[in-house]
Amino acid sequence: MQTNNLSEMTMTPAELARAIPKAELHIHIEGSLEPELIFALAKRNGVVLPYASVEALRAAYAFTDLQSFLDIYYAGASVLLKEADFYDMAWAYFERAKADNVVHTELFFDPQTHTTRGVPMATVIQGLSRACLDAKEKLGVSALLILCFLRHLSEDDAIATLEAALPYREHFIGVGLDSSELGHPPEKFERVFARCRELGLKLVAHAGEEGPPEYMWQAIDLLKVHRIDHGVACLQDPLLMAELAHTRLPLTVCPLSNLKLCVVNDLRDHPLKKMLDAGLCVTVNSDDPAYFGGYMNTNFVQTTEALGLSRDEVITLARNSFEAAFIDADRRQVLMRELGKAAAA
Ligand code: HPA
Ligand SMILES: [Zn+2]
Repeated sequence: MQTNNLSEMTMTPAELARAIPKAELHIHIEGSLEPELIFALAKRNGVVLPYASVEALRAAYAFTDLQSFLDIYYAGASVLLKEADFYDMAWAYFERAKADNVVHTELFFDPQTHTTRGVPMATVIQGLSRACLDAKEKLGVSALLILCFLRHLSEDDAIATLEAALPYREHFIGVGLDSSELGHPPEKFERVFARCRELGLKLVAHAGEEGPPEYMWQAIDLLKVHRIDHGVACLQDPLLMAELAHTRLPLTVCPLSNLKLCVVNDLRDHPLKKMLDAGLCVTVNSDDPAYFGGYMNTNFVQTTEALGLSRDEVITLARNSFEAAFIDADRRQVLMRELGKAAAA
């Protein structure tokens, strides 16, 4: 018993980061498609890929910015045709989440990426939803879905997508905004977000990843979001920092994504610690783990080591993830208590 306590007392911040329960709130499920699964699904569905092998595909993962990634990400998603494909993709992610002590997760999905290829909305949502139910039942991981609108498409397209998804309203908790940020500010989607708010949906939007702080203000003031995805541009705007510290509007930060898409040049320069120091409700997430070099624990461990985060800071990140999650008070209390126990060990 004593030996156990002693060994746990010496756990480094990075080891603690691996061990504690946490929530993942920024994961594009299409970005969890590993090259091996892309090739397996291509074979199953008779889809011809523009890459000769898993290795050739992986070798193409050298991104210079968000758009260079998105082009490959949308090509990878072209193998998803049947309900079982969406189920298998999500299930593979849930198994990895479980291994990283992720106890709750909120998955983004991009219906327009699939419906424009002729895949019915029902196929997408039912496949993902079934995997979410199994994640809870078989792995004990609670999972919610967030439907994202592609911001490079029109607002009318987003409205049509929302209408097509409404028969499956009980399967998703909220809506988000993703894809190419620059040139597609949040204000472009004010009407569709107002409609979603009336419907009682939770609202999130990518802002301040490559775009300016002004896009974050628009997400807050015009879209009235409950969380901002990325948001690292807030460092450029002291007023925005003060607002975020005051309201504790959560930011779902993705350190390895920022590194791979050249938002930061070195993980040691990542603003996450400055955001924590300023009292913001920041969380750590993987974004597109199959493309950016790691799932939750890889993000936690590499960031903890690069920024020299303390045990307390690591615990704060996990606590923030439960504070920011779209879960009811009872579930939040259970998860906070589990975290407290793991942190005290
Ligand atoms: O990091 C991202 N940013 C914007 N859109 C996305 N779609 C998948 N990943 C991303
Ligand atoms: Zn994202």
